Amino acid sequence: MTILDKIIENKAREVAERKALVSIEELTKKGYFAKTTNSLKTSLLNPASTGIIAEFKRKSPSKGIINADVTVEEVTTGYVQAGAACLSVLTDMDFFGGSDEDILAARKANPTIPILRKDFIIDEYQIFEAKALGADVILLIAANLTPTRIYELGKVVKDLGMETLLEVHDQEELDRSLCEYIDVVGVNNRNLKNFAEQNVNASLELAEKIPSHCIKISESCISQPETIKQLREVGYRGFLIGETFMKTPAPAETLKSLIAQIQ
Ligand SMILES: O=C(O)c1ccccc1NCC(=O)[C@H](O)[C@H](O)COP(=O)(O)O
Repeated sequence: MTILDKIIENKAREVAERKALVSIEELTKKGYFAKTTNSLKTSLLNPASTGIIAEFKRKSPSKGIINADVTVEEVTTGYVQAGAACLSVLTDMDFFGGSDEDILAARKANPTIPILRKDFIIDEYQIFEAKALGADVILLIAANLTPTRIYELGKVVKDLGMETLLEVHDQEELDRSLCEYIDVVGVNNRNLKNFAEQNVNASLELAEKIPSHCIKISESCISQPETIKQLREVGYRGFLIGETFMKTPAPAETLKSLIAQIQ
């Protein structure tokens, strides 16, 4: 069983428990459900955008504890001031130490920036939850979803006025998963089966294979300004980065310094 299989098995249990507590009908009346979407696409298409999707991540299966000493408010407001194009907030508790409260706090502190709910989406219910929590963008991971599920979940995202980031690792996942409901395509450089990769070869290899009308982002294992420049040259407009920032005592300062080196 891979770590992704374990996360998904756990997630199915978690979602069933959540559904039993709060109905979809109730979710539609909660929190930020009526908020209009802050578009990731618009943010990334702005020629002045840094393209950095800055992630708040306390721990991960590949690295264990990354940072337990910072608050979501201080980090995310710092990311926005430094020039992030979007925030990514982990809401998975068991494997990443995140929570619903994290995304609510990030939204309250940063009303206008797009926010990605970073979680393992397997059920429509989680998309309604994400909307109520103030998220704008939903991640759909091709490695654990069939093409039919990506289509169905993508339609719910669109119907709720949000945007879908499709995550792929290789051409096979890309070819079987693209559909009309995908707004942004992300190539994850991290091999979720063995965590072996610490480079962006997957993004470089797939760059030409992603249809030119799709906005492309590169995810994970990015730390150097030269890497971002290289990815930009092959057409990537967005760069999802967590650990590089979060492993430092002042994540927003680390983002600020990176941005200064890519402009
Ligand atoms: O980060 C992990 O260890 C991980 C393990 C299993 C599934 C997903 C995982 N990460 C989720 C992510 O997509 C990353 O947090 C994100 O792309 C940022 O990556 P990084 O900059 O390398 O922290």
